[in-house]
Amino acid sequence: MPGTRELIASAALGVAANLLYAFGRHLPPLLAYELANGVYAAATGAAFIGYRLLFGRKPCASAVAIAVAFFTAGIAYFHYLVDSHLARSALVALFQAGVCAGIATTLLQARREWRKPYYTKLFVLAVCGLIAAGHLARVAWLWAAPDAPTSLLEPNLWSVAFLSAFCFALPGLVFGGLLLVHRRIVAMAEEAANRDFLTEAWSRRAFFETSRREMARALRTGRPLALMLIDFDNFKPINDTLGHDAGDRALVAFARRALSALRETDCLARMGGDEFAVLMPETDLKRAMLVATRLKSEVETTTRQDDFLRGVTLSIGVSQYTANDTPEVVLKRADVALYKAKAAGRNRIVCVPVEHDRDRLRQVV
Ligand SMILES: Nc1nc2c(ncn2[C@@H]2O[C@H](COP(=O)(O)OP(=O)(O)OP(=O)(O)O)[C@@H](O)[C@H]2O)c(=O)[nH]1
Repeated sequence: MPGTRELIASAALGVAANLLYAFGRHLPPLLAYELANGVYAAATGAAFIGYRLLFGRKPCASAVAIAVAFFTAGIAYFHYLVDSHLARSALVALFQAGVCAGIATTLLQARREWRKPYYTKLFVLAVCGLIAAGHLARVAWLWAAPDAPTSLLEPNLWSVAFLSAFCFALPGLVFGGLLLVHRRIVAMAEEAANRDFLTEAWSRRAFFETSRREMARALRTGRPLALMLIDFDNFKPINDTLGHDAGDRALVAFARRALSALRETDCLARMGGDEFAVLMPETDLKRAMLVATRLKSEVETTTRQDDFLRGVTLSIGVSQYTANDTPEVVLKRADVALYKAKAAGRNRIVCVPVEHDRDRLRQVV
């Protein structure tokens, strides 16, 4: 997953910087100040790059490297040339607030890509806000109390509060990023389980899930819901004469054409082999027959692009949901219609009227 490496690098750099801070009193000032601050700045910079990559944005790695170099040089300047603890703290605050603003902007720009639940993104935005506010508050405190202790390791309430907050800052950013990575991986796994890998139509599993949802909606709203079951005629000879690969391409071409011919709310699923189902919300039987006729003629009209569909004909069974049907019953009804289409010589559309042998079908499935 893009960005994961950078987020882990950010955590590792954060640990290194904290070790330098912790042992600062026993280290030469160059390591305790410049290196420690530079490494910590690189850590938050890496987190920023991680977030950019995670949301498919340009990583801006050179800009981050230049900013870290300038920041470290600034720390050295306010250490060796003009010794000002307040200026160093202000520089740290500006850098950290800038990085947090960058991460927050990246997240907000990618708002359209947000998937529910939103709590991970809100958590990251909150962490960014707290880090920026914490650093700026510390500068304000140093400004207001010039004789305040310069080291956060001094035992007083403010130092403990700031130190604790800063200790959670970077882990918070990295944790938020890894939560986002985790959600992406779960979403990808869901997508893989719900999509047919060859045609990218929905899978059989997703079809039943969608059917249950749509049937509950149809029952609640009283709106019609139709289903068609589509099967290629004599698909086996395509495989046998042109090869399995040509068969695969015909299936892919069919799914592409069907998806462009159907409404966005229709659910095209591959039920197995050369059989597809289309669930059509807010569609009655009459309208479903029209859709089936249009889809059939569009698929069977050869274009150069979809040469693999040359000579293909389809048999289609159409059925409709009636109150309290299960997906299995509606599917079985469409299957009966499809069987009739095949038995009548293929290359045709057959519908089974509503209320047709529902009780018998219930016993079958
Ligand atoms: N290329 C390819 N072929 C597949 C795939 N899945 C199933 N098939 C083949 O699809 C064919 C399905 O044949 P059937 O539906 O039983 O019969 P048919 O030849 O289409 O004849 P009718 O349906 O009776 O018109 C079989 O030969 C399967 O091997 C696939 O993913 N790719």
